[in-house]
Amino acid sequence: MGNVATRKRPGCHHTARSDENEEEEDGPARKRLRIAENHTENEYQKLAFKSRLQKLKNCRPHLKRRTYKVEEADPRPPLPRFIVDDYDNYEKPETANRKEFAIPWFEHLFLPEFPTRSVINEKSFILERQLGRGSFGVVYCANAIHDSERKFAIKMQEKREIISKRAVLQVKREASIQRLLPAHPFIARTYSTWQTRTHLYSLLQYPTGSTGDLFSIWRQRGSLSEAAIRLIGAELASAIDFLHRNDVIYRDVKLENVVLDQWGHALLIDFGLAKKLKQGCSTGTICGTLQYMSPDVASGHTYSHYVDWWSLGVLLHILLTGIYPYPNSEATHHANLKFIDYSTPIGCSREFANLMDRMLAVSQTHRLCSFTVLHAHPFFRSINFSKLEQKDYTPASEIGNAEYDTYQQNDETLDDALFKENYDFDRFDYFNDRF
Ligand SMILES: Nc1ncnc2c1ncn2[C@@H]1O[C@H](COP(=O)(O)OP(=O)(O)OP(=O)(O)O)[C@@H](O)[C@H]1O
Repeated sequence: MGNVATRKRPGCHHTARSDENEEEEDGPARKRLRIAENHTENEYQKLAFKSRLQKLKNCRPHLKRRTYKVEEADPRPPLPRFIVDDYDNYEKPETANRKEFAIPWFEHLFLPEFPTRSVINEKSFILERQLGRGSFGVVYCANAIHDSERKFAIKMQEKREIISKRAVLQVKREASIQRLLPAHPFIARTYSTWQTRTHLYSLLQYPTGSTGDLFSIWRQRGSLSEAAIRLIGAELASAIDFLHRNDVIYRDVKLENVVLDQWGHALLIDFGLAKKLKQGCSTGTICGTLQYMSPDVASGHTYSHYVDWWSLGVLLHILLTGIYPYPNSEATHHANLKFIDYSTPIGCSREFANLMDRMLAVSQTHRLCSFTVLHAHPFFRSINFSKLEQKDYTPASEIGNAEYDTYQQNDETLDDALFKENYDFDRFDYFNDRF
């Protein structure tokens, strides 16, 4: 038999092989190929495979051809469907051409804002004490296991509660807004979020040596001095302006959502009602805390970022006088809110009185609706906002030096409604983009 050049066929994994063997093994296939010469390489392989299989069956008839799926034998653990931490695109996940894996729906529901596998998790901390309670769970002060000096706030929310209150979109939005926000000295940072089968976790900035939230401080100490209010008000104004410049409307400025550190610096927490809203755009959801709600929100018409300045006005008014500017203690629904019977605070400086008149004016034409105007207002004239953001001032030294005594601070004069919690979210449509 003469030498025949061996041609290695593409896709064939055999290495050195004698021509005879090849002839013998693929004989029938070659014959058929000769008949139909325009067969493709692929068909050639198929025929060769069939012929080999036939031969095998002849010697071992009990063998049957088995289908083999690569996916079945893949030993790697399944990956989440969306790219974890891809917060920019979370609203339009790219699923096309991606393998879908079975993730329990109660985990999938909170992806990607709350990843299921996270390097930082609840085992990395020792819970120290409870800081407060929210609608869906508890907030704890915690120490990092590997750095006992560092304290954090850990918000632990129950998935069951969130789902039953139809607030899935709300908590996801809160997490994504907070995580995407650049750092600001007066806004609590969210360092990480993750989930277990039953709970959602958020690792938050804890104000050093925290003295609690502004509501508790105000209840303990009564009215603050104008100097303290000026500093705290300026810090909050800086935080609100920062949010607006980053296309976020906050919608829940109130005493309970401000915590103070040991130097009295404010830290804005709880982004539960915040929403991404481009400057110049408006939204229409009626939400917030009744007593802090601006007439624009309560009216049911569309509104924009400026409603946060109204709520800040209410907060500053309470800090000084201990009462709400508009007596709405009986209101249980936004439709019952009345914006009448406002009177300018007495016994305070003219600047503060004027600031209140401007921030709490029902007519938008007279109302202070921007940071630029607030910044230039005589009440804040002495504040250098660059220094303020460097934390050059110390509000703590001013807290407790109240000189405002027109209103006697006792439990009876405290407006009952101050103890009423968040507004009933009956008109929220969490699964609708309107929120
Ligand atoms: N970063 C923090 N540092 C210190 N205390 C905090 C922090 N975050 C929350 N708290 C405390 O926990 C309480 C509840 O927190 P938070 O308001 O964020 O929870 P929530 O579930 O969003 O509540 P809500 O029902 O008001 O939406 C706060 O009033 C505050 O006292």
